[in-house]
Amino acid sequence: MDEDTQDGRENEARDVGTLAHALEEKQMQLLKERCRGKQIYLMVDYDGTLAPIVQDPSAAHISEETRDLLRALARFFPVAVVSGRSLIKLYQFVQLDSVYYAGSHGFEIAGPFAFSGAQASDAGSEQQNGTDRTACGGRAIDKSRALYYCAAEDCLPALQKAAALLKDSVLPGLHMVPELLIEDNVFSLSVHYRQYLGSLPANEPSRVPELLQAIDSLVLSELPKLRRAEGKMVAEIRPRIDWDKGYAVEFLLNHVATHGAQVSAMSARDAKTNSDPVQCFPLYIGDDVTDEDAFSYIRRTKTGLSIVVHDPHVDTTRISTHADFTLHDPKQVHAFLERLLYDDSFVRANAWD
Ligand SMILES: O=P(O)(O)OC[C@H]1O[C@H](O[C@H]2O[C@H](CO)[C@@H](O)[C@H](O)[C@H]2O)[C@H](O)[C@@H](O)[C@@H]1O
Repeated sequence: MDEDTQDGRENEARDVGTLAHALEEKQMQLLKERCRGKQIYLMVDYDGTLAPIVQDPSAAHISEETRDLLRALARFFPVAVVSGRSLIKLYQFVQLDSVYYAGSHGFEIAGPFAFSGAQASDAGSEQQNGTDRTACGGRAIDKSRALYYCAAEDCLPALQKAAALLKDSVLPGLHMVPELLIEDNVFSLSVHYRQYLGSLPANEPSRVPELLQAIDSLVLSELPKLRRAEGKMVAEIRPRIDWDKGYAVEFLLNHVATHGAQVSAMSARDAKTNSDPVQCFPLYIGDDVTDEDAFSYIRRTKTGLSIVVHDPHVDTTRISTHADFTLHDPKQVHAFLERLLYDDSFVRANAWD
């Protein structure tokens, strides 16, 4: 929280050794005061925030209860899921039509009901390696009806080349192929080393620095349009452009401010768009380094509040954050979302109708 606001005292009182205040009762009251009279725009990261961190990235599911909560919240507030996962994968994990999605760290954004309209064949499909990257389960994003934005379209060929180089040059050169995992997130590539580190004998030095070096020299040196970033036991290759989760948050807020937000009852047919100009209060929750861009945007613009999901007893590497408050794990996030839904003062103060 900014020091020059009336709530600046909160910042000064941060405990030594913690990054931001735990979100307890006092902070909940502060949140209520800050968002009163504004429209909450709930924005949540996926891995490590909604879904617990697991060894196998394809097994990071959310519970039915969390899905129900998001669905219910999306009837009152605009809700966005902002993730490093590709747009399609994110939709497949979350399985909700009524929320906004920002995939590949915000490089590809889709509005509510983006996937629920046209069939893949009607929608002018975009082929990537023989599959349509904007289609899911036979349905494609209908860009004429739903919000769709891509910030890095022209980087796609470079990303595809990077995927091939990783597979054909980097991994074979390192002789640890079985433990390393490449995840294609369309507008970013994730090279996971969690399983490799997990199976590394205690007395053996890590070869991760070698992996990073190989990515730089064998992939990125060939492809100036791309750069490398770090995540949780993952190296991420992504477009070298000024765009990140912070820009995605700004984009989503601007969209709602100018077009109104689509908030749904149950289906696209029943969804209503509030087209009145809206002053949104972004409430962003995330756990990863990439979420810091979103925290930082919110802090800089003084538009809302942000929450970092972090347990200082479990992760001692994070030493600072731009977030205002802390929750320790996805279970606490779930409890916080329940509170948002069931505490009348949030819902009544913020509901569209
Ligand atoms: O922005 P996010 O939704 O947090 O996505 C960031 C990356 O999350 C995933 O990787 C992380 O979670 C995995 C599953 O728990 C874990 O195995 C991995 O070690 C973590 O880094 C995802 O697989 C990546 O593609 C995302 O970029």
